Amino acid sequence: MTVQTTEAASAVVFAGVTRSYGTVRAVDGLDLRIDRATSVALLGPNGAGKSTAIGMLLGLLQPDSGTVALLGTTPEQAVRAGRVGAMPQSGRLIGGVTVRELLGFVRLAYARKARAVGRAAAVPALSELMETARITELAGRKADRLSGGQAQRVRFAIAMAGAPDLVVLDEPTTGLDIEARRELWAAIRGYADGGGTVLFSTHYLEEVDDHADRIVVMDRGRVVADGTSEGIKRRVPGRTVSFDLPGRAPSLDVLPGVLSSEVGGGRARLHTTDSDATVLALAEAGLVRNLEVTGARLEEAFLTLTHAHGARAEGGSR
Ligand SMILES: Nc1ncnc2c1ncn2[C@@H]1O[C@H](COP(=O)(O)OP(=O)(O)OP(=O)(O)O)[C@@H](O)[C@H]1O
Repeated sequence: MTVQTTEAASAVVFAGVTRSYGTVRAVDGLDLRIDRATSVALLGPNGAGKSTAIGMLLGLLQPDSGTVALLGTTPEQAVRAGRVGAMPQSGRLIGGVTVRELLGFVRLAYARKARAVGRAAAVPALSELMETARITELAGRKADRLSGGQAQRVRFAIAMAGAPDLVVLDEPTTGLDIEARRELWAAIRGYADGGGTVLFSTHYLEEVDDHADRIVVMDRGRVVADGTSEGIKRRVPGRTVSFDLPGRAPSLDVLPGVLSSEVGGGRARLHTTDSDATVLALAEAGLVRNLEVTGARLEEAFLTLTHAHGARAEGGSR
């Protein structure tokens, strides 16, 4: 594959990439460029083509047409040189060895690779690696006897072992409790803040708000939205007006601008296309206690932009 010089500045470039499985077109003319030192969330409903795109990015799958460039070279070369760290969604950690032994082994393998391509100096010391992944206190523990969150941080350390320029994290926090998610994100942020490039997928949209500089939403093999969280939310028309509603609910759906309403826990939430008119009518009715007007949440934007309407969206409320 010929890689253009302009592509060298980008971490990832998909150009007109298509990949089918039989008659299913999983990725359909994907064009996507990701700059270095950014943190990008890849979202999409089930079957949108995210895993297929990531598979091509990591050189595990070949496109039927189009090109994929990774760190200015081919995916295969970038991966072979240890410049990409990938964290699979699951997979058991090897048993019978300590975390230190496991990481030491992985680091050594990466150091050999790195020496072969003249970047041995980049490979971090074992202690530094464990510190980055926040697992120093786990060094002496058996790798197969860790909690889900601890094991995930060890997997992150494995992904970091070759001092990658890019890490690809496929649903890194699925199944972890809030504390474990926070710890893992602190580790990921440490890497990103040091100039690393992160591409991640997730089921938790609040993580996207907190940790992504940019969001790419895929649907049916294509990019359907691309921008900041704020920008994507703005694409969804309408606002939510909420206020305290003690007692019986009056008919809120007939208020000007209101598309739908829900009442629960002593509070009413109105989805409206004209928040000014709705608020005015509420004021006339004396319903303004703790009144708040907010834009669409990322989840609503996601549902509107993809074909996941009605179905449970990735990024639902689990
Ligand atoms: N090995 C395969 N054989 C046949 N079809 C496949 C294969 N892998 C994926 N597909 C199909 O390709 C499409 C895209 O799947 P892909 O796994 O890339 O989507 P995804 O966005 O990662 O979905 P999910 O969020 O469910 O993991 C889907 O229609 C899927 O059924």
